[in-house]
Amino acid sequence: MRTHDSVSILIFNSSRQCFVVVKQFRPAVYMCEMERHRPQDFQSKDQDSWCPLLDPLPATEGVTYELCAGLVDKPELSLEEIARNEVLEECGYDIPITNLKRITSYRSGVGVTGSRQTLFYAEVTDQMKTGEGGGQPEEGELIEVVEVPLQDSMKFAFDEHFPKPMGVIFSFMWFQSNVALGLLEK
Ligand SMILES: Nc1nc(=O)c2ncn([C@@H]3O[C@H](COP(=O)(O)OP(=O)(O)O[C@H]4O[C@H](CO)[C@@H](O)[C@H](O)[C@H]4O)[C@@H](O)[C@H]3O)c2[nH]1
Ligand SMILES: [Mg+2]
Repeated sequence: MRTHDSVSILIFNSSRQCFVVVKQFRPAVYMCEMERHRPQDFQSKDQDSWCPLLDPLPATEGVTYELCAGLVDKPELSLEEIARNEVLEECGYDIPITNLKRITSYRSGVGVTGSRQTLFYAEVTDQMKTGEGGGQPEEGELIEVVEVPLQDSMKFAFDEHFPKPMGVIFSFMWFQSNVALGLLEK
């Protein structure tokens, strides 16, 4: 499969000492959960009338906690500009480009897709909050902004009851070893 590259942003609100992440419904995650809970419904998949959603699980089964992120689908914009727009659209913070620190990039998948994701760090304050975020409903996005207190963040990262992609865990750990120690020294 060919997919776009992407950017993701670890957002830390220094006014409230919390990470800002997004909660989103992901159809692929939902369908994996459907098959896990109702394997019998997926056995007749060769039939024309196959419909796995006759006895659906609640939509919350497909909701994950994620970093703010976006596809690199505008060739005229830099990765930083795309990241800045995503932070505003999804989380409601208007940040200057200079607030974005590039952490690293990696392959967001290696089995089915091979696209690259570039991870940024952005420290924000309450004063930078100009909107509610929430993404673009007209493009099918339904995003809830969630704050994870710094003091609970490692517990959150490894709590399997909160489904999440690995970028959340990696970036929270990156913060612990690169930023949190500095905060304590202030
Ligand atoms: N958000 C996020 N956090 C991670 O920690 C995280 N870790 C990996 N990824 C991967 O990054 C890619 C890009 O992320 P998004 O799906 O958030 O990209 P957007 O441009 O915001 O939105 C697009 O997808 C939406 C939903 O499908 C549509 O509604 C939009 O129309 C459409 O533009 C995806 O491949 C996702 O697998 C994360 N993505
Ligand atoms: Mg997104």
